[in-house]
Amino acid sequence: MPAIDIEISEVGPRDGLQSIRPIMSTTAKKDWISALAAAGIPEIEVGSFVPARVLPQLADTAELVAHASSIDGLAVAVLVPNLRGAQDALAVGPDKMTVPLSVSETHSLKNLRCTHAQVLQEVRDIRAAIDALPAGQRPKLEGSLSTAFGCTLEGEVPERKVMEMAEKLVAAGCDEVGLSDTTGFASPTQVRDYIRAIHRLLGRDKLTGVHLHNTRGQGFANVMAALDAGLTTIDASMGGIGGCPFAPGASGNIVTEDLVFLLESMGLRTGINFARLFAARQVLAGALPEVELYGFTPEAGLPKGFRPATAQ
Ligand SMILES: CC(C)(COP(=O)([O-])OP(=O)([O-])OC[C@H]1O[C@@H](n2cnc3c(N)ncnc32)[C@H](O)[C@@H]1OP(=O)([O-])[O-])[C@@H](O)C(=O)NCCC(=O)NCCSC(=O)C[C@@](C)(O)CC(=O)[O-]
Repeated sequence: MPAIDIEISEVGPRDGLQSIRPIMSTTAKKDWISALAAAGIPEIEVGSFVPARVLPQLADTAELVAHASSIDGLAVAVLVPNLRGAQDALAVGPDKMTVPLSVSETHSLKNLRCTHAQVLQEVRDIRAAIDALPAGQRPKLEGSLSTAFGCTLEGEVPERKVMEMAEKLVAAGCDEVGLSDTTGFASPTQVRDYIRAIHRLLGRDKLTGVHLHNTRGQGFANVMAALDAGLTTIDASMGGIGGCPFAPGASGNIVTEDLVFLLESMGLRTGINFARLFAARQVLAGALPEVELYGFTPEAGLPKGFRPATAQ
């Protein structure tokens, strides 16, 4: 495993595919996950444990966890909306489980059909289920603070509410919280200030990652703010696909390929090989020809003479 300065968590197989009508075959997903791992992506969120009637695109998540877990050195992440989903996940043993708690309660009700109090109870129950496992088999539990920077349903989301929910998620048993800009409202100042505030409130180890959408073109400015505030994990999606189907106006994540270029051009090692990353994009494009993939770097190519920080 090469040394890494910033860890990219690829969320395309979960966040990317949940918002797309065509269903990618399980075989194609496995090929894509293998290609992403071969490129050096250290963590992949491979799917969600939600009912197939809600998101049929992700119905094969258990099989994908098994496949991804067989890849040496790859951290396997999944989304779980509740205890029932977590129990299904624990049966196949991912390395990380993320529970989305939307700070906008209106969105929470639309997304999970749960109030804040209900989501927090699910988190407590999930914590107990994890702690019942032998040490060494316990996945990391993350609480994702969705709509932390604003919500298309509620509008402004007060900062004090974000802090309150961060505190409650950790008290309920999350190892970490993550900040998520579900509908692309965040500004770089807000990103930097919220990260610093959570670090002051809970400690730096309780927030290491951010999940950004590029809906209003602020995605990479917000990455810079997150790096400035000391975060070391950034979520991104290959081809920029993604968006929460239960948040009106939500659109794609920041593009993995452009994020790797940004970081590597600043001398920050991601451990990722560009040729293999572009090959993984071809696997995705080949499997979903009808889906538009975004990304400036794959279009323009690497600059002549470009020397990435990661040895290629
Ligand atoms: C939470 C529920 C399940 C509630 O859905 P519900 O219908 O209220 O569930 P329920 O508790 O009433 O149960 C109804 C039936 O579903 C079953 N059930 C209950 N839970 C599960 C489960 N996990 N897996 C499989 N089955 C399940 C349960 O056992 C029961 O079965 P029955 O007794 O009728 O046979 C539903 O609302 C749901 O799946 N929501 C998930 C929505 C989602 O995936 N949204 C996108 C992800 S969040 C996001 O994108 C934001 C994020 C994370 O990316 C960050 C960002 O960008 O900000």
